Amino acid sequence: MANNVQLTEKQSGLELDNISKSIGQKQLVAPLTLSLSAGNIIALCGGNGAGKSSIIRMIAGLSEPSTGTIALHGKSIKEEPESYYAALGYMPDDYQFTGSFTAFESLKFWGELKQQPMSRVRELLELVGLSETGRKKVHQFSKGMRQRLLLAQALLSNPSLLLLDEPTNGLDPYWMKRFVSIIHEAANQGAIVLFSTHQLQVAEAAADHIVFLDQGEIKLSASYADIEQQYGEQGLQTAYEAIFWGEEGPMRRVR
Ligand SMILES: Nc1ncnc2c1ncn2[C@@H]1O[C@H](COP(=O)(O)OP(=O)(O)OP(=O)(O)O)[C@@H](O)[C@H]1O
Repeated sequence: MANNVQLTEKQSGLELDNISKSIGQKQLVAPLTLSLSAGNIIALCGGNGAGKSSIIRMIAGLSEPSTGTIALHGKSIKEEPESYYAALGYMPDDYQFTGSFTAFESLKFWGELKQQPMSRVRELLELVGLSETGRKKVHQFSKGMRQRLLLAQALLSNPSLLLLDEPTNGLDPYWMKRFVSIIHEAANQGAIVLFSTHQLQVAEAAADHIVFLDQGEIKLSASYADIEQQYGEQGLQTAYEAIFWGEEGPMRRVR
């Protein structure tokens, strides 16, 4: 299947045109064309090393594509980086908290960088359930608490593109469900949301479009409704098993 996802007519939104990533002889991401507009929620799924983070890091501007271009609302990441980054909210999957800050101090720091009022900082701490953590330092937080703080950070400036790398890693069932409502709310307000996950139930509950990746190539790209129609009630799990655990699937290759 060609690495080509077009959810809507070309219009203002996120436009990835033929982006790929190679390091030396190794191709991390095959040429990918993707067009998303306001309100779309897309989940990238795939096994370890499938290329999810590599794609997200290119869109976040942390890794330069080997080919192709990236633009958000017509602003190219290369030519108009300031406008591009101003519209972006990014949650990395491997953020190392340093220093000795509380949740409030961390979010206040990021809020100042993004020129956000204190009211926004407090509102987001409340949204992710961290407003009562007081003097507790972030390095003493559980994984799930750190994830919630990073999500709040990504939401600070009401971004029109929300890029989340493994956002529900470490979240308990309550916060997993809250995560789904939080990103639905962001999409309802006009954000494009693109996230990666290993948790198929989160992809199913949160996304309106699912992409399965293997070795940087799209193996399946469809709405959840279409996947369910093709693969039945356990649509996503069945599709995943058929594609990744089938005779030729990557899970077999690893074994
Ligand atoms: N800096 C790098 N140099 C060389 N290869 C890299 C580099 N970063 C990632 N890779 C390789 O690129 C491939 C895709 O990695 P990536 O982190 O994008 O996968 P992923 O789908 O996010 O995996 P996971 O689910 O394990 O987080 C892997 O084979 C990985 O080893």
